[in-house]
Amino acid sequence: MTGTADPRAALRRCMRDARRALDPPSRVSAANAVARRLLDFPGAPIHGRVAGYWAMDGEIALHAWQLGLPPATTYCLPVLHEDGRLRFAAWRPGEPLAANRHGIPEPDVPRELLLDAHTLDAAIVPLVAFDARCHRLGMGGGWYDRTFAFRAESPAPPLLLGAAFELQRVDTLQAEAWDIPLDGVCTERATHLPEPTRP
Ligand SMILES: Nc1nc2c(c(=O)[nH]1)N(C=O)[C@@H](CNc1ccc(C(=O)N[C@@H](CCC(=O)O)C(=O)O)cc1)CN2
Ligand SMILES: Nc1ncnc2c1ncn2[C@@H]1O[C@H](COP(=O)(O)OP(=O)(O)OP(=O)(O)O)[C@@H](O)[C@H]1O
Repeated sequence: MTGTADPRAALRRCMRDARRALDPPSRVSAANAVARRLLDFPGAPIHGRVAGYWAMDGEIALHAWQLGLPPATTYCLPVLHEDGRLRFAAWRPGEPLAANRHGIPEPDVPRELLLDAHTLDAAIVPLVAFDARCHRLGMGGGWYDRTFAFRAESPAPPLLLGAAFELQRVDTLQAEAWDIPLDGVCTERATHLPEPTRP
């Protein structure tokens, strides 16, 4: 459902506005703190493939995390795919990019270099809001839920970690059947682990 009557749409608007309104110095120091927390997260891979995202719309930036990654990891970016599930592609600064339909840069690679989500060791997941159980509200396309639906029945890898500003936290998001909870959410203030559901 979309439109003003949808509480998820209202929360999306409100959080996207709040996130865009943050001043640049707070943004930079928050991004550095989040990078440290993501790198220190228990079980964070020291080799293998790790997916980030190209920050847009006030999202917390991942450059500091990318620069701090262990040398044996391969940094990847998401690529929209026609089956509705994200693929991923290795990317290093300077390599070619092409804007997707939302204007977000993606690695400009031949199809045969696109990687399935199952081959990742960890993914940093962008989000608009998150709650105490580490459920997330995203941009509304369902991309991350469809892509990592297999994590509903199987443990990490890939480890799924949210990156956000603390102001994006809410007590409880209305859970949807398809929501895949994150293994943790790092903000400038804390590393949030999922709280067990109360009866
Ligand atoms: N940085 C980043 N990359 C990402 C995501 C994300 O949330 N953040 N996605 C997470 O799923 C996927 C892309 N999904 C998206 C869904 C909607 C819109 C969006 O901006 N919609 C506009 C209106 C339409 C448009 O301009 O295309 C809007 O809502 O204002 C962007 C990305 C994959 N890559
Ligand atoms: N596993 C799935 N299988 C089929 N459809 C799904 C699945 N997950 C999500 N969807 C569809 O995606 C739509 C959008 O979901 P939702 O509003 O939770 O997106 P989101 O998590 O906010 O977006 P995004 O992950 O792109 O940032 C839902 O209406 C649902 O129909």
